[in-house]
Amino acid sequence: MSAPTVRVEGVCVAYDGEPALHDVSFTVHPGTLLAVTGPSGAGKSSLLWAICGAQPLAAGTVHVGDQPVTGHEEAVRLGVSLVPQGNGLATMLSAEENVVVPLLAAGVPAGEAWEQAGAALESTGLGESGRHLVEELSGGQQQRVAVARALAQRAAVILADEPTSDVDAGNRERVVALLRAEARRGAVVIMSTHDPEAAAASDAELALHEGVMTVVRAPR
Ligand SMILES: Nc1ncnc2c1ncn2[C@@H]1O[C@H](COP(=O)(O)OP(=O)(O)OP(=O)(O)O)[C@@H](O)[C@H]1O
Repeated sequence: MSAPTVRVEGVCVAYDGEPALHDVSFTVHPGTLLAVTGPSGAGKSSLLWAICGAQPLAAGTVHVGDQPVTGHEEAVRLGVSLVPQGNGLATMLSAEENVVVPLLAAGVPAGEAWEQAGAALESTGLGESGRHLVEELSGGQQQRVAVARALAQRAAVILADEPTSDVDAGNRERVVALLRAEARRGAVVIMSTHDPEAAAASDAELALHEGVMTVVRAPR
């Protein structure tokens, strides 16, 4: 698979005129797991939402390959998948239904979609829990279902917003290893995190502080 490069150039985000991101620029090539770190309120979620076209920009541009991201639908069409903070799952559906629905919506044939969903849940250690309703799962298990949903989509660009905040130590390593594996298969993976170990396991690190970005380890 050949995923596109993600280019963020001069991105500013503001809420009611209050700046949350100031002139953020970086480029991430396929095959890279990039960590975005910084304290609570630093702008990490705002950056991921801006990249996936779900947050209007006050200034700047985001390109996936040579295509500008003009909105969320366009970002999805370009292969961008977001694992939102708080997981964004449908609690009244089972874990496997949550994973399979976006695949069916994307036109993957049913047999293949269920197979991909099962394999993705298995890889996150939730093979036994596929039939459980999401509301019956723990917060950490729900977070892993959200990761499985992104993995199953085999997205070109995966944006994971604090994907290990609720999971225990063993599963934290598993989730980071899975995201690394996605990068190794050629995806661009951008993960926001408070976890120094997850950041250390990444190929590159950018830090945000009050919306201003500094390069800790530059993406290659
Ligand atoms: N919908 C919103 N309306 C108004 N202000 C917002 C909104 N979303 C975020 N903000 C503000 O923008 C700033 C950055 O928030 P953001 O959620 O991007 O930070 P974060 O680094 O992801 O924080 P956390 O680690 O707590 O998730 C904060 O000051 C926050 O209060």
